[in-house]
Amino acid sequence: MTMEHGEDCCVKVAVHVRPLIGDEKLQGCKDCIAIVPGKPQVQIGSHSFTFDHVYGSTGTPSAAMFDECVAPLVEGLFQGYNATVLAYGQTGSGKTYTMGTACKEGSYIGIIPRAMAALFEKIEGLKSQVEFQLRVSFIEILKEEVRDLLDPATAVVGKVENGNGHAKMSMPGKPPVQIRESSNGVITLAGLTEVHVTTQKEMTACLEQGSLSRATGSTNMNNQSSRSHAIFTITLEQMRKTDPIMTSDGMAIEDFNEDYLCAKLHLVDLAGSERAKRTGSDGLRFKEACISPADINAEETLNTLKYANRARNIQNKPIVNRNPIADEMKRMRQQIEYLQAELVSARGGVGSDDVQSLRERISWLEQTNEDLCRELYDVRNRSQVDSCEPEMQKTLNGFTKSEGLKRSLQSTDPFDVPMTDSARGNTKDIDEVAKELEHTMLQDSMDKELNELNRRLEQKESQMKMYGCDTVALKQHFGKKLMELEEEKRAVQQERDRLLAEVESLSADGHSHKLRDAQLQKLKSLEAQIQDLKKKQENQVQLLKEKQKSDEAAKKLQEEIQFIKAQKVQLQHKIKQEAEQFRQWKATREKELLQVLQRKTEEAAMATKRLKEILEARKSSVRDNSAGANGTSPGSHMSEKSLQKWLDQELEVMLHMHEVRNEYEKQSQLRAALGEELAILKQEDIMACATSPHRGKNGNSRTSTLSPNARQARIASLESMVTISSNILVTMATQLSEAEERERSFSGRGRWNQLRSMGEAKSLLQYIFNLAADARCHVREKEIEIKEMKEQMTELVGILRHSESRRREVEKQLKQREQTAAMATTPPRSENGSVKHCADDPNTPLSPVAVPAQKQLKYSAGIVNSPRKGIAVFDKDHLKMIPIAQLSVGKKVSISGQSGKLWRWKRSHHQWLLQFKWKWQKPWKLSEMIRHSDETISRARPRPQLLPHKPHRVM
Ligand SMILES: Nc1ncnc2c1ncn2[C@@H]1O[C@H](COP(=O)(O)OP(=O)(O)OP(=O)(O)O)[C@@H](O)[C@H]1O
Repeated sequence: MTMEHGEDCCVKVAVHVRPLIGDEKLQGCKDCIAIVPGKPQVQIGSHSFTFDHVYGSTGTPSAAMFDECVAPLVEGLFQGYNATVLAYGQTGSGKTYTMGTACKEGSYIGIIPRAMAALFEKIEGLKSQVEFQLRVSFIEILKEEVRDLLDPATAVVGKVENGNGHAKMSMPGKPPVQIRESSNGVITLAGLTEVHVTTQKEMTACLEQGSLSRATGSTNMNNQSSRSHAIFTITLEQMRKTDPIMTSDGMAIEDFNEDYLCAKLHLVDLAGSERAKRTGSDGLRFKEACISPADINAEETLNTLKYANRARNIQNKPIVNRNPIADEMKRMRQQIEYLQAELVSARGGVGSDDVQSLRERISWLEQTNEDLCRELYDVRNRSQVDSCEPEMQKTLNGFTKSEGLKRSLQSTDPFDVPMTDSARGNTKDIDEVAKELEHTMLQDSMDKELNELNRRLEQKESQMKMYGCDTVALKQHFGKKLMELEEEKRAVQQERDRLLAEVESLSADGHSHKLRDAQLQKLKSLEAQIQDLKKKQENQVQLLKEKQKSDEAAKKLQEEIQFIKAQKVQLQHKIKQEAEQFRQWKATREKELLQVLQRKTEEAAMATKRLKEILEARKSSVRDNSAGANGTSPGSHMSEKSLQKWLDQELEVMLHMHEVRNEYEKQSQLRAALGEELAILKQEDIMACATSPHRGKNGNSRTSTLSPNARQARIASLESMVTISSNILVTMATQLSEAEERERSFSGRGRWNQLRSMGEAKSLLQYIFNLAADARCHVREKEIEIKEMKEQMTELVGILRHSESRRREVEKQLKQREQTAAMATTPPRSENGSVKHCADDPNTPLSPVAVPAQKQLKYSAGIVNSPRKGIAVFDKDHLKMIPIAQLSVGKKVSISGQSGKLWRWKRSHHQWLLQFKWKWQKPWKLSEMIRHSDETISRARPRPQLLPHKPHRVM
């Protein structure tokens, strides 16, 4: 950028839109910046801004930024023009990245390193004609202090980071750099280190050294956030040799042939603009406004763009920085030249007196010049004091000023647990927690059951193996064996019968006698053989019987195995069914949750619309007023009523702003939670695709509660929610920014321009006083209400605790009684002879028949929603506890209308309620608990002013 001396020029503004970065992508952020093709125009929501340049995103590539914006400034240095490049934007928007302040070896080459390269390249080309001197300084402005980042002491000691990310230097003897203002308004930094450099390498080393000493910390948006403003200043001094001036006697005047220029390039990397809202940094030459394209940063981005847009209107008057002495020298040099010319012409006809006086004047000028040269020499050799230019001074003033007021309209409702928490799972609804717990427990117990079945099956099957041989073959074998034995027996018996017949036919002579004996002997052995065979046969029959028995046992075992297998199949089916039901339930819940989120978004949209409408209405009413004032009745006074109406409307704007600000905060959280869940689901999806889901021993996947289809569906609905949320965030940011802009225009006394007389002011003041008094009284009432409710809550918690311990006690007693009853042969008789068991007595607290079975646990607005007598609610108007049953229908309706708050209360106490849910599973216990609580409440808070008691059936 070349500037002519004295010519006014505006601050040039370039916008650098960085791409979405890792974290933002993870959160599913959307790009909410649009760039008009071919134009340096940025659009966000309904706003459109035009700058000098727009880089990144779909604008000109970032690589061109240096060439177009900064290279001309470097060029200007050689002509003696100072320049400042300033990176402005919210934390994490890319200021440090763009400037290259935290320059590291091999990192993206930012503006500073590029400026250095360009500078040295130019010096290289000129060094034969010009003498250059280069100095650099690097300061950091942290809060109100200026720290010297190139101070050798600093470099040695290093930085100590404290808890909130701010670094403090431990330099015992070294005071921080002092900011001084000279009488002519020039700011100087006393004691600042300026390092003389001769090469690019030396300059880069200075940048690196200073960057290391810079205070950084982490913010939500940036892990390595610069917590301070950093200013890297390059001072370029040039000494040009000009043609020597010759004296009248032909001698060259040495000191008159030098032209001295000194220029500075300030490269500023500001801390996040959300901490330095008003830098007052006018008088700048160049400004880079870094912005994040992410929808979650829409509001800051919009503010940055607005601020940058205003900066374009700042006018500068660039001047060439010659040393004043050098300037004077130049002026004198011109004068000498002029005088010499005069002299020459005088010699041709001017009188000797004139010549003499001119000679005197020349010698006087020469003398003065000599003195000035000496002074210049001294000044040049003073190296430790740095002077900053007026433009720099303004910047510094702006930076060191304390931050402006933060958003004053933020409020927190202690009861208002944001919906997003539920999305994060921090404060899930009690039913959801209970249901999930139930599901987990059920699945675990079924798993255990299945494992037990598996174990039994294994056992039975190994038993079965023992019967494992072929029973039919065995049977055949036994049958065959038996037949063989029978056959053998029959043959032996036939042999025996034949022998018997032979024995009987033999005569009784001596020879026959011998034969008969032999036959008889043989017969005997045959008999023994027959007996033996019979025994064997019996054994075989016995074995066969045993075999039949074992066959029966095996059959039974087989049946058992079949039964276990059937049970296992059934259980697996049940597990699957339960898991499926749970998935469906969860999907429904998620859908409901999405609907709630959608409703929240719609609410936010409504609030924004209201704000928009009221802002527009205010705009047109201002126009009407001014038209009225300029029209028929100039200066006409507003009536008291219309003034009050005007004030009410102004307050209404504030209220809507407050509402939108609240909704904006909630929506941002919601958006973050949605993004977070989306990221998790996407991650799960990737993992599920990469590896088959982990299946348990029983074939059930436990890695995720969502089936792939359900996950896909949820991802799709989350994505659409993110888009909706993203759009509404941008719209809200737009409206908020507009409303804040309007507020800014009213800062100071602007708002009260409507008032024309003291009378009007007084009347309005009275009205304001009344409003303030009413508001205070209301606040006091609310405080009392809160106090009373807190007391009631403490009391109820006490009652519940007491009931709880009593329940345990009664359960214990019941157990003991059951044991005694089981041991006794006959049940104990009462005096009138009837059998009386405590559990059958409807008057005993634990009787299962005392309460009808339909008494199920239900939650609704309030502690317990039973329509029973004595269930107390808080009467909002009178701050009393009144039994629900005693309220009129209208009252009941109005109480149910308060469900929101109590619901939130319930949510915030879900852990506590959860315990009770499990204990309330048995209806009679619930009934007992309710009755006990009711009695205690009525005992604890006797209220004569309660509504007339109506008789109630105890349920
Ligand atoms: N043009 C870009 N391209 C890619 N990544 C970028 C770009 N600009 C910034 N980033 C990345 O964004 C993150 C934040 O950038 P940077 O530290 O420069 O922000 P900053 O505005 O200086 O923040 P702070 O005010 O908190 O110091 C860094 O991780 C950085 O690498």
